[in-house]
Amino acid sequence: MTQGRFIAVVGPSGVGKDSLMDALCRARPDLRRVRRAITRAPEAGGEDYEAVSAEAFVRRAKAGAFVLHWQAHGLSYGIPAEIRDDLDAGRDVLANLSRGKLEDAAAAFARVHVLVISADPEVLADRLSARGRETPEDIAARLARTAPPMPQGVRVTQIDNSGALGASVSAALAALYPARV
Ligand SMILES: Nc1ncnc2c1ncn2[C@@H]1O[C@H](COP(=O)(O)OP(=O)(O)O)[C@@H](O)[C@H]1O
Ligand SMILES: O=P(O)(O)OC[C@H]1O[C@H](OP(=O)(O)OP(=O)(O)O)[C@H](O)[C@@H]1O
Repeated sequence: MTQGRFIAVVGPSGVGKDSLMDALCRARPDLRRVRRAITRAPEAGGEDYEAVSAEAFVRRAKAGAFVLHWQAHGLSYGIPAEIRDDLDAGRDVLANLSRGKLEDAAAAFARVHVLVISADPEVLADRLSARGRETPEDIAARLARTAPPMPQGVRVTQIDNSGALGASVSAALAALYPARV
């Protein structure tokens, strides 16, 4: 059985990762979207995540419950180890990942495809303000984050999401599912 692909969606805050992932899952119901564990209040909105306390997160991380985990924006994020079952069964898995964890993802999974999402800086700032989840200080800190270089051995597709989301979705689908001739 060929392993499923670990499809990592990365890029700065507000660039449209979750919007793109929503659309990809609608277009491809066979994709497994990772439900992350996050130490964020349950009512914060946005993606469907499992809200966990900081104490529970540490306990679970120590017990090996996460295949990848990291900290950003004062929060902890974890990807449940159960996704290995999907990958082993040949199913593709879609995850919103920190750019800083790509190296670990490349080491952890046999097949990794990275969708690197970008947008013009002023577009990013406008989208984050309109989303309304973060304070202006939080937004500035998110936009100041930088990314380490891309690891070797992973497939990479760059997508500029400054324009219409539909165009980005089409580009992602074309890269992930090239038409057979
Ligand atoms: N191509 C796009 N055009 C216009 N608005 C977009 C586009 N992509 C995303 N957005 C909006 O920008 C905001 C941030 O998008 P989101 O998907 O939450 O980004 P991320 O997950 O990368 O932080 C949301 O309000 C979303 O509706
Ligand atoms: O190391 P970085 O590549 O900067 O990424 C840091 C974190 O930011 C995003 O989180 P989250 O989904 O909470 O934020 P966002 O919706 O604002 O992107 C991303 O999914 C990572 O968890």
